[in-house]
Amino acid sequence: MPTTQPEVVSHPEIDAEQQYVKELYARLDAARDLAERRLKQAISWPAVDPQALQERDATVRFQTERVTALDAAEAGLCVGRIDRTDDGPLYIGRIGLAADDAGGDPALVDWRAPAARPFYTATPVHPLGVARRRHIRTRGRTVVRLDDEVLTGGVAGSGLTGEAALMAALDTARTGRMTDIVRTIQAEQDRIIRADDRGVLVVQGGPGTGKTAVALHRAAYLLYTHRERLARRGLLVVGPTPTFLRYIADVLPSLGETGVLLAGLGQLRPGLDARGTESPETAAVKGRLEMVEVLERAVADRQVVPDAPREVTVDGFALRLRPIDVKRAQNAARRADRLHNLARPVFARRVVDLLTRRYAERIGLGIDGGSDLLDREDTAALRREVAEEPAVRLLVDDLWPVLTPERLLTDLFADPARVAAATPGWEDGTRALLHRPRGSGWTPADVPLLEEAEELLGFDDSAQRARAERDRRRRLAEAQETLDVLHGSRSIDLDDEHLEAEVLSAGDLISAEELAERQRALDTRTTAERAAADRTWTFGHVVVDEAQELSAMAWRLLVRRCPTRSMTAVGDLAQTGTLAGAAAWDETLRPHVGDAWRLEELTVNYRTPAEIMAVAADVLAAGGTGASAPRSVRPGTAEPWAEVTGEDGLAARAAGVVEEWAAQEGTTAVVAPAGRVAELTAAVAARVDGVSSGTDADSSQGPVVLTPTEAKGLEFDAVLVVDPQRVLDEGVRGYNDLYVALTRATQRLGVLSAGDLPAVLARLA
Ligand SMILES: Nc1ncnc2c1ncn2[C@@H]1O[C@H](COP(=O)(O)OP(=O)(O)OP(=O)(O)O)[C@@H](O)[C@H]1O
Repeated sequence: MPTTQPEVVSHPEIDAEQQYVKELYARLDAARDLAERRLKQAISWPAVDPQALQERDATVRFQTERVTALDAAEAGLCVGRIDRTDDGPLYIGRIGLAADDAGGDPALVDWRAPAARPFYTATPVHPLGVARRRHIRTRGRTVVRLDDEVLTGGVAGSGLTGEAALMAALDTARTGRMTDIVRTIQAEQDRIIRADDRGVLVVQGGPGTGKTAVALHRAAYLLYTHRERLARRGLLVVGPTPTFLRYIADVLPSLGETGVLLAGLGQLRPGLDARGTESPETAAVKGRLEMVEVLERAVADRQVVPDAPREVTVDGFALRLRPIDVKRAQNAARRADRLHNLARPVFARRVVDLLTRRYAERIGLGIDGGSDLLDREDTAALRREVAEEPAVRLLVDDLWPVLTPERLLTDLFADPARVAAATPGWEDGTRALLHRPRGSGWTPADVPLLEEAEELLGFDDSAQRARAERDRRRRLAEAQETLDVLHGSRSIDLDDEHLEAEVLSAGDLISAEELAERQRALDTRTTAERAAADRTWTFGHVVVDEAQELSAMAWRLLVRRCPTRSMTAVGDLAQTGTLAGAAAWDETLRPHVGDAWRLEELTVNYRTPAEIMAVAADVLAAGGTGASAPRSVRPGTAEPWAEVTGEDGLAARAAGVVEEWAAQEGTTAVVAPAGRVAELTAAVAARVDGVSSGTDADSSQGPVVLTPTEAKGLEFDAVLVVDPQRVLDEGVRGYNDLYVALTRATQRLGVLSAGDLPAVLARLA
């Protein structure tokens, strides 16, 4: 797909700016050279002890990040300047660069620094000491365009910051990957980006108001402002689908930030990528907060008291365990630990003790009291015999099994009786929604349940710890051996005893412990990588995109991963597609964070042209959410249209339209009800290359065919909505789905209808 290269637009000061920008790039090159040199130096540092090793590792990591950030600043290094009424000009850019005169202004101010703020927020009415704002556009290292705004007139303008630069950015054809907006952040967005990071900040805004862009720039801002804390604790960005995460994946790296973990809900359990599908109703039930109690009961249900005595045979003797014995052992275990797996050893010990006593009685000996007293050794031997008897192990496992979250949930969902026991008071129809055969794949809605189950079960890591200790001892033994060999191979020709004492051997310089410690592979993973692998990791800040889709259980999981509740949640209640999702922010958030949340709103739509937004606004009004459509910032260049094709001609016509659009610049999407995706994908693929659909859809490669759910958060230059009536009928919130579908377009919108056009689209008739 071709992309337009901006032409050089003449301006009297373009040469002067070119000279300044050239100097900035020279500084950037110098900074990069220095960072690379330091990195190389750090890599070759001799690390003589564990501490030096750790310091080296930290320096390597720091300098690597520095080189990455400097590399990322290359494209569009300088974004503009402000001319201050009582001072010289200040240049704003992707990173800060110092000037030669350390006492004066920097050569370039990082866009996130407080000094850069007026560049985004000064207006003719509130000029904030700025006489003129200039947007500088570059291609490579060449300045191609300057857009000036004089702010001294005091006359309110359009309310937009750098309107010309903004419009140029919005009219640019899309590539299928989201780009940063550092050059053209608007004042209402800037306020949110720089907002205090305490508590949950909810950003409500209609489609195209820049919620995703703002959320990502806020992440970059917070990393800049609270670098140390966030570098240590990490920052998590949660998005709705893998396609969406791919779409936004380049933004933070382009801002020089690579340490952020991006994850879908289905990926929030380390080691699991849950992509299974299920009915919206099932997902909704799994998302209810009541599931916490359901899981608690499901766990308690696995701690079994049998109705009748159970017998095990040890060495030919039948030993009896009565229900009351089990009950007592159970009570002792529950008192010892709240968590199922951690309490289990207590239960097992009690059972084994009891059976040992019975065993001793059976063979005619008493353990505690009685005439035929066993000594401690005998008792221990009997106990071992009982404990190691497979039948005893099976019995314990039956009465109090070791459970993984996966086992708990699989067993629960596969067994209607277990579901019934865990859901007292539920209707059978609701219970049936949870039933699922063994071996079905995990879905995103299962992830919060698995994580909750893990909280209830606890993880018995004694085996893991034992393994770690064995490893440590092995390393120690190997290190000792190495030192012994070195010691043994010292020169034996030294006659002079005195001289021999002067020669230091390896063992004199380093102990076996130190050597062993040195051999331990250092953890060189980034914070994001470590966080991704550790389910107990708590983040310094969490950004949630399309937050309206999250269920109560998903919020519970996220709040657990961010106990400080420093979160940014961006979303639109008018786009909620799931049954479990939000209808009101207060109702959704209060159970998890109480009052510790606040609301900000975005009101201007930067994506969808006014003509298309007018069509979408009718659908929004009909949907009855009460939300108002955001105001479009620009008029369109093409009128939206609709066509009634009849059932037979639908797919062929869709393919024809896409073929025509695909020949033009920019990205193309077909948005259709789920039942039509396969047919449409095949029809379009027969005419155009690079077509993709579903979770692997990638509009940077060619046209995509998506459901409204899959299209959420994405945008395309041209959008063809197919069969709007079915979108309305099939979605659990059909109007919201159609609203989402229509608002994905940045330039062109077409609608193909099999039957009559839905009344709500009358504007297109
Ligand atoms: N200040 C800006 N300058 C340039 N482009 C912007 C600006 N704000 C938003 N945009 C662009 O507008 C488009 C829509 O932004 P974004 O996807 O963040 O909106 P959204 O509110 O998340 O939409 P949705 O609710 O549909 O997911 C993107 O292409 C984004 O880059």
